[in-house]
Amino acid sequence: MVSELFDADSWEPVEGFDFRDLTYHRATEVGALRIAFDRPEVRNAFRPETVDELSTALDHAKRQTDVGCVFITGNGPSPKDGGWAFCSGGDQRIRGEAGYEYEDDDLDDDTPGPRLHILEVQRQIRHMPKPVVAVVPGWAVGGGHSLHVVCDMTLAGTEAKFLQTDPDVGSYDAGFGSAYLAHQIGQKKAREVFFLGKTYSAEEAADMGMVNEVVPQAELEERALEWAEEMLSKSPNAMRMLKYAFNMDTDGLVGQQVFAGEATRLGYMTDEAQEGRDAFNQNREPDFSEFPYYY
Ligand SMILES: CC(C)(COP(=O)(O)OP(=O)(O)OC[C@H]1O[C@@H](n2cnc3c(N)ncnc32)[C@H](O)[C@@H]1OP(=O)(O)O)[C@@H](O)C(=O)NCCC(=O)NCCSC(=O)CCC(=O)c1ccccc1C(=O)O
Repeated sequence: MVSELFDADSWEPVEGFDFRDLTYHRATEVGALRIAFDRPEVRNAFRPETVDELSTALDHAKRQTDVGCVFITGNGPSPKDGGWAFCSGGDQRIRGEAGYEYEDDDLDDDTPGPRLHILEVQRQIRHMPKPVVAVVPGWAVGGGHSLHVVCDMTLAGTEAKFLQTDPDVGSYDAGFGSAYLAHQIGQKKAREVFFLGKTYSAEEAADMGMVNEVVPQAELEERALEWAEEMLSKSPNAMRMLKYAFNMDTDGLVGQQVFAGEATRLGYMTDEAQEGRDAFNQNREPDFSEFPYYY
């Protein structure tokens, strides 16, 4: 069993991956991918190997031109106590002096030192050219909370709980996890999330503006697929440009660069831009006279 909330008829495994800490599936009826943390016994905490796998899956997801949305979720429940989690952040048991450490038995000359590369994954989510949805069945805590914050939308089951423990364990996501959260729920509330470390129910998180919708726990993944169908019915170019437009003001010049790159791609697709290319390749002056100055 992948997860108690997982409908095996709606998904098939993505071939070519042998993940240890994740499961990775493609929907059978709609162009959606499901990436799930698969360490329910530790509330889906991530270790460096988990983050490597997540990064690999997200990179693959980005390249699937027939896929219009990506879900990140957590499998469950815990076989130990029945608890549910989206993700409880960095695995504190293998945290070293300068980051999270690979298991000893993985160590060889090529094994990098301690990592904090969940932040690279956050950027992958941010730059994914299609919506990434956090599908939250339980705890979203610490770096797991930050992951749901950086996702484009959050769908929560009634058992979802949201909590920031970063300062309890001497960590601080001073980027998207905090500053971008403040864009979502306002400065006072975002500071409360970190400074008071309260636990918020799914409904409270929705009222605060960091969860889009709360659904009965048993319907969580079914509802996610309904979202996928809705999103896949829309124009891929429009969805991508809108995502990057939403990102742009909070991503600064990098946001402008990403949006501009996509604008350039659309420009390249025009006869006008192709006339410029053809003229160069044919060693002649370009003739743009037939192309209007749109207003
Ligand atoms: C998640 C809890 C609130 C759940 O509480 P509860 O339901 O009562 O269950 P427990 O009995 O506590 O837990 C069950 C079981 O799981 C183990 N466990 C849970 N979380 C972790 C974890 N993060 N690491 C390791 N193990 C975990 C727990 O020990 C139990 O094990 P048993 O053997 O069964 O006893 C609660 O568990 C909790 O508060 N967990 C800790 C949450 C936490 O503090 N997470 C780390 C925050 S810091 C972080 O994530 C940094 C991430 C990062 O890399 C980063 C780096 C640089 C900048 C930014 C970031 C960033 O934040 O992204």
